[in-house]
Amino acid sequence: MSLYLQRLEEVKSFFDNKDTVLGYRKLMDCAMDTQDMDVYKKMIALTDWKEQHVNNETGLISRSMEVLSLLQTKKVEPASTQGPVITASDITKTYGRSGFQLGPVSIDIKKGHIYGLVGENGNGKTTLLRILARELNNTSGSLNYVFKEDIASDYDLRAKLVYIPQRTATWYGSLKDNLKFVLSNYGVAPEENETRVLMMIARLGLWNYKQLKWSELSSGYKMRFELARTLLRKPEVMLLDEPLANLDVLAQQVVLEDLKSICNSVVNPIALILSSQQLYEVEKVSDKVIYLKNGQYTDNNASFKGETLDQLIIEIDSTSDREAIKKAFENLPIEKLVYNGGVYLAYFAGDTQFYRVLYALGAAQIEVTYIRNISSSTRRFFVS
Ligand SMILES: Nc1ncnc2c1ncn2[C@@H]1O[C@H](COP(=O)(O)OP(=O)(O)OP(=O)(O)O)[C@@H](O)[C@H]1O
Repeated sequence: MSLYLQRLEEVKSFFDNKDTVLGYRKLMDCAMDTQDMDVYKKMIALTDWKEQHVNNETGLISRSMEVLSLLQTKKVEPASTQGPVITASDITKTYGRSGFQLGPVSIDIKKGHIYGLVGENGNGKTTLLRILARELNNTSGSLNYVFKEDIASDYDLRAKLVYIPQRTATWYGSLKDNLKFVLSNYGVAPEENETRVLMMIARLGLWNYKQLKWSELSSGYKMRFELARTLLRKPEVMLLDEPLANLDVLAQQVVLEDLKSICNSVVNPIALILSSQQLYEVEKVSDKVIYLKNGQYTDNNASFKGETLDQLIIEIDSTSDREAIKKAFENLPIEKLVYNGGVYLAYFAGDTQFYRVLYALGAAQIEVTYIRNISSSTRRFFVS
């Protein structure tokens, strides 16, 4: 079965399970993959209907199924995601004034993949993003880009390789007019322009905001607008600096899921690199996590600061005291129990199973408010 047909099956299963919100977003992704303006128009009309009948889930499901049947008649050829779009080899950057040094960083960036760039403040995340985006020159090392088509001008490059900074510029006029302006710059005819823009507005959850101005949008919606503007130009690489910074926890998850889904497009897969302080949320969606500390880079799968990878590391928030927790673990191969001010970190020999830790805590009736296995999370670098 083709990748596109698999995606349609997934959409059906979301609707079958009444997971309508997510199903609808995935339906829009499949519709966008057709690049067919008639399909777009059907999806736009359905979105308009949906916004006017917010409580009619049954009606939405049956109408979505009609669009799904139409999508099943379309043929969508997958784009190749073989080979990296960026190859960075031993990239370094030294700032004369502050003396900060980044790297060396070597990494292959592939389309359809999400890369989470994490690290404490001032560790070089923005610097690395700007180097990869060709906004800043590296001091040494090499960068190689392989785009779908040859890049003729700097304007072309800026469409394919997009960097969205933390703070974006003010714009004037309505959200929709600003998006239409993007496509008119590419000479897209008025009717198609309107259709493509409305489809993008629908996909990014901006339907009820399309007539609003910059000053009338919250920071989260400004970010969504920037994403819409960028996506209309069919980028191959998107570099986002702290896109989650102004979003509440729920909105962070929605934006990340949307980004993941959009970047996994069958016809236009995108390589996405995003920096964030929201470690847990980013790790959940990333294919690879890049952790920077004092400009030094480590792959999450590699060991760091001499740690051994064959350890079970558990983060525990508990109101019980250290002696009680220690006693609970007396029959387990615990190596150390550290209190870092907020939480306990328990390090066990690598062959210890997490369920045994849970069992020991339960048997000793330890009060646990939070527990997480961080053995393979970059969280272990932050808390230690
Ligand atoms: N133009 C510059 N000249 C000199 N030093 C700089 C310059 N830009 C950044 N730095 C220094 O480089 C280091 C890394 O900065 P960078 O902004 O890349 O970090 P970051 O991880 O993105 O930080 P944050 O999470 O706070 O945004 C910092 O110590 C900063 O002071």
